[in-house]
Amino acid sequence: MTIALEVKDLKKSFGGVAVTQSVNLQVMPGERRLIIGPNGAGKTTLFAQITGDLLPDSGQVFLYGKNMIGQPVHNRAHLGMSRTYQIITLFSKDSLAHNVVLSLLGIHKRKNQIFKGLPANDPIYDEAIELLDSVGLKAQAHRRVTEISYGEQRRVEIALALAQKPKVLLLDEPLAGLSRDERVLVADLIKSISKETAIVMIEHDMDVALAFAEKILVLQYGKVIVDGDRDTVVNDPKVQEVYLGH
Ligand SMILES: Nc1ncnc2c1ncn2[C@@H]1O[C@H](COP(=O)(O)OP(=O)(O)OP(=O)(O)O)[C@@H](O)[C@H]1O
Repeated sequence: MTIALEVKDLKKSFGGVAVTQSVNLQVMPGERRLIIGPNGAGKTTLFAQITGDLLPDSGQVFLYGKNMIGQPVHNRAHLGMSRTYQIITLFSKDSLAHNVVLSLLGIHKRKNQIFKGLPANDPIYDEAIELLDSVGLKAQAHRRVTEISYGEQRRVEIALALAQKPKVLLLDEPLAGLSRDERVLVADLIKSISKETAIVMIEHDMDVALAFAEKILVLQYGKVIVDGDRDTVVNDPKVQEVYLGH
């Protein structure tokens, strides 16, 4: 089977400090993969190199066998790689529907229309409303981002990522800053995403994260210290020592 996402020997340093040290990762189609590690372990930096937000010093990233190095972020999105950010990145003064439309247009043949304006009855709005419905926000579609809760904003972000029909979706701490109730809603939403999409998630909420993941990669100081199934990782003495504090 073709590997959905493959990272080979990825390396990155900032000012002489190695924050990604020969990282290898293989994610199969439809897989649910978790990345954990203490603060500063290099999780977000790894994501940024996978999506093209940051150039690695060396190493390779493949999406369904196609080399991504040298491909800008928007090309990677076109080829099927979407991400959400640790800090929410929505157009806050726009409506939810408009945010989703922009994301849809980003992968659309008509993407130049972002600059030309769209008629209010354009069918792309129906598509946006459908996507908002899939994250439970249809009723809020015409409200501004600033008028909805933080948890709802997280759900809009997931709708934006899904608008790109990704083969691989990278979620950077999707539950961070959410209340207990919101966490349940967003975790359920993530669980409901179709298996046509492989998901790689960075998450600190261990209860949710362990329930979600089939395989877990543990990073420390930019190095992979364990990569395996839930039991292997939870029972690994290195993980217990450095991450779980046992
Ligand atoms: N642009 C940058 N310039 C210099 N150092 C950076 C830069 N980005 C990240 N770092 C450093 O790289 C290391 C890894 O950071 P990163 O944000 O990837 O860790 P993380 O595992 O995602 O942490 P957290 O769980 O706190 O989000 C940290 O020491 C951070 O200070």
